[in-house]
Amino acid sequence: MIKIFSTDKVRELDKYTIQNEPISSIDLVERAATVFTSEFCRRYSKQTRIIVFAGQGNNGADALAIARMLTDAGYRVETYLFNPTMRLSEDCELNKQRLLHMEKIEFTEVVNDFVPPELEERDVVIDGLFGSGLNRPLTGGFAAMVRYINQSDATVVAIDIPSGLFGEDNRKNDPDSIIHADLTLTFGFPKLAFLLPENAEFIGEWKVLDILLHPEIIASTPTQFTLVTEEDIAAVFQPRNRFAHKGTFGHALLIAGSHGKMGAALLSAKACLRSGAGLLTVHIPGRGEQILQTAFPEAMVDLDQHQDHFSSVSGIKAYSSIAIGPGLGKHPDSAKALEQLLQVVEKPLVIDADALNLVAANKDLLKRIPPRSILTPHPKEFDRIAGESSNSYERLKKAQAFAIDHQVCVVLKGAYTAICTATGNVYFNNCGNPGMATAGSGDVLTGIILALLAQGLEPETASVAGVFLHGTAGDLAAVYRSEESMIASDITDMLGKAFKQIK
Ligand SMILES: NC(=O)C1=CN([C@@H]2O[C@H](COP(=O)(O)OP(=O)(O)OC[C@H]3O[C@@H](n4cnc5c(N)ncnc54)[C@H](O)[C@@H]3O)[C@@H](O)[C@H]2O)[C@@H](O)CC1
Ligand SMILES: [K+]
Repeated sequence: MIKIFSTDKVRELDKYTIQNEPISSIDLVERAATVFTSEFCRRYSKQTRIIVFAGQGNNGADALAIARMLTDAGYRVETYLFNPTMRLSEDCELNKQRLLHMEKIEFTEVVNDFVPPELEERDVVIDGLFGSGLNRPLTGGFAAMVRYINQSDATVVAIDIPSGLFGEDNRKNDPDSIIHADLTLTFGFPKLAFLLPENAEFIGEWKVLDILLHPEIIASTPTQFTLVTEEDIAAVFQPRNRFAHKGTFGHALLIAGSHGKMGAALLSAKACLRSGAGLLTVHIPGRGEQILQTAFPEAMVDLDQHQDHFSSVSGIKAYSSIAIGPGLGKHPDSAKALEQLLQVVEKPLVIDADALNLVAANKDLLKRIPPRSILTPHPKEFDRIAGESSNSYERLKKAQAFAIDHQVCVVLKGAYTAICTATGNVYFNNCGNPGMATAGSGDVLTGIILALLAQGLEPETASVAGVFLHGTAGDLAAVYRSEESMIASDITDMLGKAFKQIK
């Protein structure tokens, strides 16, 4: 797991490292600038004209140190230090002196009026105006400078975080006063803001650079937010016992499909068996029998009394895990049948798609959802259940609170799907691609999670691992098919390779 700390926490980690490594603050800045410079040199040639904009704090200190190191490395660098209040942080002042001691530098300290340099498409701007010390949206001259940079065609590389962006909550921020970076090279840990879709235009590509903060304090400092890695998931999948039989891997029940939406049931069912469930029964409306039996002989079928939609289900105690929702439709009979199911079911359920919409239409059902059930909404479905949000930060906070209040697991789907658990933890998934934003992709995910639950994984683990498998298979499908051309069943087709890659 990669921990995601708030900017306040990172400041404490910096401080602890300075005191206990020990290392002086100026040397920590030097370390940060060194890793930034080496990453920068790998990406941009020495022919590039570089314009560094530094602010008055330690983000500016980094920028001045980077300007010095790039000059040393043979780059042509023009540096502008903005110092309107004539007050620099200690490290910034020291780095200014170090830079001034160099030969052949182009350095301008801006106190009052300022004629900005012409910026061209082939230039690279290094943004070191503000970092994690930002405490209010940018205004005045700084905002004007940000707009000037944004209007140019130059490539922008941000130090630590694009200037003007807060690490977490940007609800009250002014989007016009935030740097639009092409690349953000951040120190130590990803920031929560990087994972939220509304910030993508500011952050561009991002990469974490290790500045060797103290390992003990990193390990002992708690955080609710983490980024899942392949190693975490590899540890989840144990080798199968040689004497295993199909009963060992559970019997899953999928309640899905309605007239015109049988495909969803098929997609989900196939993903479930491809993810290792021992047995799968699909409960579908009568009319779907032939379609399912023909297309997918490995699954067993339990027919609903109704020809076209879900109206009742019985015998649920026999199953190790149950999912409901893909292609279910919203017929009033189905709403009643869902209510009845919730009255009798004791195990955690996977609730997806139309089943979520039925819950949204009758919020009393929320109280009946068994503890540790898994809800897999996309943002719109979540809004229907929990109310509108002004941006995805607000939605994430709501999902986190919702998971705690209702003691469920919310899998909030998106580019970085967030798995919010009943204990308040949020696990972000970092794989997958935009090609997966295609019809039926969610049905596949539901099938995967259902299978992992059937095999005995805890709901939280099944959710985290299921989302990772889905993303990994999606990435493999995109390599084979392209993001444009891939369809949901391609994701299922790649599940085998995804398992192999992870294990
Ligand atoms: N030793 C350390 O603490 C390290 C810090 N590092 C760098 O230092 C940065 C944080 O430095 P600082 O805490 O000095 O903060 P910044 O450099 O982000 O900001 C400087 C100061 O600007 C002022 N300010 C905030 N918002 C403003 C606004 N809207 N308009 C005008 N002024 C405003 C504040 O007084 C703030 O302290 C990180 O982002 C990172 O780049 C890295 O070098 C790693 C080590
Ligand atoms: K910055």
